Amino acid sequence: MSVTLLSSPLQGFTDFRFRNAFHQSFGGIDTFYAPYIKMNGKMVIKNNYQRDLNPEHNTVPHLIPQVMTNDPDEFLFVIKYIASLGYTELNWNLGCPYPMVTKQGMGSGLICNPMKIDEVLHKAHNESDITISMKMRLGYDEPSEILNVFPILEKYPIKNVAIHARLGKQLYKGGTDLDAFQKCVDQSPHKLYYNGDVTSVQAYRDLQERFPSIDHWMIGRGLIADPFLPQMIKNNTTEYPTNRWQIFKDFHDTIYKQYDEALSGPMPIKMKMLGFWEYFSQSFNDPKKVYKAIKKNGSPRNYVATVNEIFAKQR
Ligand SMILES: Cc1cc2nc3c(=O)[nH]c(=O)nc-3n(C[C@H](O)[C@H](O)[C@H](O)COP(=O)(O)O)c2cc1C
Repeated sequence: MSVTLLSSPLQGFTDFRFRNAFHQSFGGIDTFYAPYIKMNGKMVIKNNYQRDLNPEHNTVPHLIPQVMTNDPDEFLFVIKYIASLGYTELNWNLGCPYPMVTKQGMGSGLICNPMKIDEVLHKAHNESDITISMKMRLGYDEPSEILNVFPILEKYPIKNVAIHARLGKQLYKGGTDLDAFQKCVDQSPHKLYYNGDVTSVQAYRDLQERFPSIDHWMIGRGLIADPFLPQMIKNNTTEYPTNRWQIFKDFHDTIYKQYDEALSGPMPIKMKMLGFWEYFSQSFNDPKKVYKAIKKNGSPRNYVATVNEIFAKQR
């Protein structure tokens, strides 16, 4: 079976600079999702979202924008905006677990409200011809929540439903609920994509064996922690390329240079790269030691020297 791999969006990580460099250095991803657009009550698309979605900034073969809202007018506003840029699909985020989002009835806090979901989808389908796809958790409190949404989704030509097999209340803690995902497979007539903890080739193989009908897999954190993962899944191998560390370092240097140019002052670039190293460090022999070495760096010059040393030790 041919498999399609999708880069699951991570706000603060998988922007256009990351996506372009990732595609260039590692490949293996068929479709990238941009992190969500959130409007905060104003009909304005903020500059950083505009920059991220600008087709001139994006060199990946397939990019899908995402929105997080529970407001039919905002949803339509974003549809018109992304359509004006030439995009034909909008992904709807019903997965975000953070209380400041869910308490407003957005992200995974919207899954328990099928009527609101219906309202948004009704307006979007009535007033535009954009393709809509969903990204959901199983629910906020209970895995049965998503099952109550399926009959609503059936009313619309939803392209697919990507499911992160956790509850909103779990945040990112605890395991995925594969039995609940199986219930979704059994009960949804929609095309389902699997998402959650695909962190190794073996994890992927186990999931593929358990869910043989799934042929679209979304990878989020695993792809930052081990950027070779998608191409290794595609090539059905657990072998890394012989020049693994050179490729990884070139990728690191590419994004570091771009973020360093884009962010002003030493603190923002330090925090940006530290965020990446929380994941990157997992590819190295002693992740804690690697992360600590990066964290204790004061100046950009020290940072570069430490990174060079970390990679040199791997060769
Ligand atoms: C820091 C961070 C930011 C995220 N941002 C988004 C986002 O913008 N849109 C979205 O749909 N999911 C977002 N997610 C969720 C991931 O896309 C993904 O669904 C989740 O991490 C589970 O998949 P994984 O185990 O492969 O990482 C984010 C997750 C993290 C940890």
